[in-house]
Parts: sequence; structure tokens; C-alpha cells
Amino acid sequence: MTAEQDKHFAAARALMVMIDEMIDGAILVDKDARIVWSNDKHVWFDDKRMEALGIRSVADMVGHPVERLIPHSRMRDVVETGRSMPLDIMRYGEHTLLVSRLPLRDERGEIIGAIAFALKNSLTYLRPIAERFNKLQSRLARMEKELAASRAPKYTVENLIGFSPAMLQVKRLVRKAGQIQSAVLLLGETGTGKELVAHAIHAASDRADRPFVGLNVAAIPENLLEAEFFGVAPGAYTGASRQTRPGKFQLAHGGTLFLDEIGDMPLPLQAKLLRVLQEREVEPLGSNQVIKVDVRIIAATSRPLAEMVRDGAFRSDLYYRLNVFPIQLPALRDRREDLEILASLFSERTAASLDQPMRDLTPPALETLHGYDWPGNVRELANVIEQVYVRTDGERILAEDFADVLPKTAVHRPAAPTRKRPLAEAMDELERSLILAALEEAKGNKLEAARNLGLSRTNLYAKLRKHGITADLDA
Ligand SMILES: Nc1ncnc2c1ncn2[C@@H]1O[C@H](COP(=O)(O)OP(=O)(O)OP(=O)(O)O)[C@@H](O)[C@H]1O
Repeated sequence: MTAEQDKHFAAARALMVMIDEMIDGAILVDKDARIVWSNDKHVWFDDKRMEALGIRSVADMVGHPVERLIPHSRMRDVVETGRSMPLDIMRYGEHTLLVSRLPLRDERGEIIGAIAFALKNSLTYLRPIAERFNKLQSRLARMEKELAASRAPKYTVENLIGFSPAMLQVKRLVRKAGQIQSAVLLLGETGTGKELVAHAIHAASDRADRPFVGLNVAAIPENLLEAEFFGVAPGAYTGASRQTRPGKFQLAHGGTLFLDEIGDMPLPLQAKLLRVLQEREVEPLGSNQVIKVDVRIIAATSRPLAEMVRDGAFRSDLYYRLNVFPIQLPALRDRREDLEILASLFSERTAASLDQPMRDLTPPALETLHGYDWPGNVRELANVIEQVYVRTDGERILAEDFADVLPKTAVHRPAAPTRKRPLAEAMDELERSLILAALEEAKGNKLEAARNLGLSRTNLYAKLRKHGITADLDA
């Protein structure tokens, strides 16, 4: 030790003696983390251990590496890095200590050692902070539980209603899909229950207690899709958060990832998805690290995927990877046997949600439902029943109740159409022809047609219903 350093330590030692009055433990080490001085308050002292080491007083420790006295001391980190640790909580024997560690520097700024203070009883001062911390901790735990519950399967195969042969076959396939690990491709028109089936497959699989994460490819702008899928590394781009944002793949780790409207996935992303499925690892945006993921994929589309492959709009290699276990969901018009039970189910649900008595359907009302084509399938049926509840009164649902709810083409529409004025008629006609043209241009892809028309998807569907455009344009 140089004379200059000695001077520093003498000053520090004098300071420590003063501080000694106020604190429970104090220790001074040199730049090699060897003990120079320690107070005698036994806060570091574990009598049995000291006895075993043949140490009688702290003074015997001078010159020894700090870890002999405090086995998990972090003083060495402080002298090696020069970084202080102003607030740390540390267990020592039966004590929980509040420890501050500071590097000690000479006039040139060189590290010559470090000091540490420990407060044994001051944790009571920290009680308000500790209580707040505990509160936040339990809130976090509660929210994590809620989040896990929201990701848990909502629907099981029992929630798939219908006893038509087509529906029974779907249920058989759902159970089978639950027993295997391969990708599943759900095909079917909009509203046929693809999402419900995806939940049911997850619930029937050994991943049921792991997350179910859904992602609607069509609902997310193209430039954000990649981040949604694979996540973003901290500071990946200007404005990006400094924390890692996990993608859906990471969130679904161990569970199931449901990719809805996969037919709307842009080609470059299709290539990336294929690679992830092959390599089973993702690379978050702006990161050069890969993360292993174990995810079961269920994809769904209402578009004619095989045709899109032929047209070059969908990669064939990705198609084959997803199409390992395809399930075709029947359109409601092809399983009319299920209309009655589904209509009663939705009547019951609507009544419950509106807190009203449930209304049964009269035979003519049921006949009206049979006469309609249901382009929006089960979802449309649920909406129609709900609208009847809102727009009409009565103990039962009558055929007339559908007059203003079902589109004009419904065969059993009882009310006579009202005579319209010529301008309104012409506008209607123009709207109808513009919609038909947009659908044709988009090869039946309703989402694309809606986009080109500047309409939301729901809005377009409402207009399709209004104009009675019920043709299966997606096929
Ligand atoms: N077999 C069924 N039994 C009970 N409810 C059903 C059934 N099929 C569909 N539904 C209900 O119909 C609605 C639409 O179903 P879902 O969202 O699963 O359809 P989808 O095929 O995924 O539609 P999209 O292609 O438009 O996303 C949901 O409320 C769902 O619960």
C-alpha cells in the first residue's frame, strides 16, 4: 500500500468509526477485495462459522478476501466494475440487511477499494415501500392468472352444436386432431365456426392447459404483421420500446397458435412463416438472436386456398405444411337439419343476455329460416335472432318477425315490398352493381372488395344482405 493510499484508508477508517455509531455493519476492502477494516457489531458474524474458521474477532479478518467473512459478498463486483450498489437487500444468517456499497477512489479517480454499510433494523423504514411492492406483486400475479385464463380454451367440442352428419364428422375430426401434433387447416365460409373449432381442438389436445393465441391475419396491416408474429427486439427501430415485445409465436409457446384468414397473408411473410415452421425458431425484428418455439399451428381460411396455390397467390410449400390435417366446415345451408337447434340456442342466449323470457320459434318462422341461404352462416343466424329480439315483441318468434331482418331474397318473406321513389331505386341499383364489380375484381375475396370499396367488412356484409347478394362468391 502506498503512503498516499494509506492516508486515504486512514481517513476512511476514521469516517467508518463515526458511522459505526449509526449503522449495524460496515466494512472496508482494498482493490483486491481484501478486508481492511470492519466494525465489530456481529452483523456479518456467524459465530459457528467463525469458530470453525478459528476466527475470534473481526480484526482477525484483516487481509483476508471479503468472501471469507461474507461468502456471497458483492464487494468484489464493486471494486472490479467501479459501479456502486446504493441499495441492495441481502440475507445474512437470520438477518435481512439493507446494504449500500460504494467504490473508493483516489485523487486520480483510480479504484482503491470499496466500502459497504449494512442496516439491519431499518427495514421497518422500508415497510411502506415493501407493502406497495407486495401489493403490486399480488396484482401482477392476479393479472397473470386472468391472462392465462383468457388464453385458456374457451370452448370445447361440446360447444359445437349440431347433429347433422356433416357436423358429427367435424366433431370426430376435432377429437382426432386433438390427439396429434400436426398442423390443422380449417376451411369453410365465413361464420361456419372455424375459430370455435380451433378452440375445441386445442381444448381436446394435451396443450389444453397452455396458451391458445389467436391472430387474424386479415385484421392487421401488412407492415405490422411481422412484428405481431415474431416480436420486436428492444430499440429495433426509432420509437420502438426499450423492452422486448414478444410476438404471437413466443406468447403461444407450449400451446396453440390460431392463424385466422391465412389466405390473406402476404407472400414475403409466407416465406418467413414457412421457415419458422421448419426451424421451430423465431427471430424478433431487429434482433440477431433466435428463440426456440414449440407451437402447434391451426390455420383457417374462407378463401379457396388450393386455387390460390394454383394461381401463385399462396406458396405451395407452405400450403402442404399447413394442409396436413384439413377439416372442411360445412356451410349452414348444407346442414339445415341443425337450423332448429342452433336457432333455439341463439334464442336462449339472446334472451339471457337481454334478461328477457326466451321465445320459441313457430313452425312458419322455422320454415322461413329453412328457405334462406345463410351466406354468413352460423354467425348470421345468431345475428338474425338477436335482431328479432331487439326489433319485435311477443312471446314467440313468428315468420313475420324476419321481414325486416332477413334480406329481400329470403323466400318466405311475407311482407310486400314498399314502392320506392326512382332516385332511391337508382342509387340502390348503382350501389349493387359497384359491389358486384368490386367482388368480381377481387375474385370473390370479400375482404379485398370491402377494402377497395372503402367499406369495413361488417359494412360490406350488411350491404350484401341488403342487396340479397347471396351467391357463394368465395368459392
Ligand atoms: N357449431 C356451432 N355451434 C355453436 N355456435 C357456433 C357453431 N358454429 C359457429 N358458431 C358461432 O358462430 C359465430 C361465428 O363462428 P366463428 O367465429 O368460429 O366462425 P369463423 O368461421 O371463424 O368465421 P370467420 O371466417 O368470419 O372468422 C361464433 O359466435 C360461434 O360461436
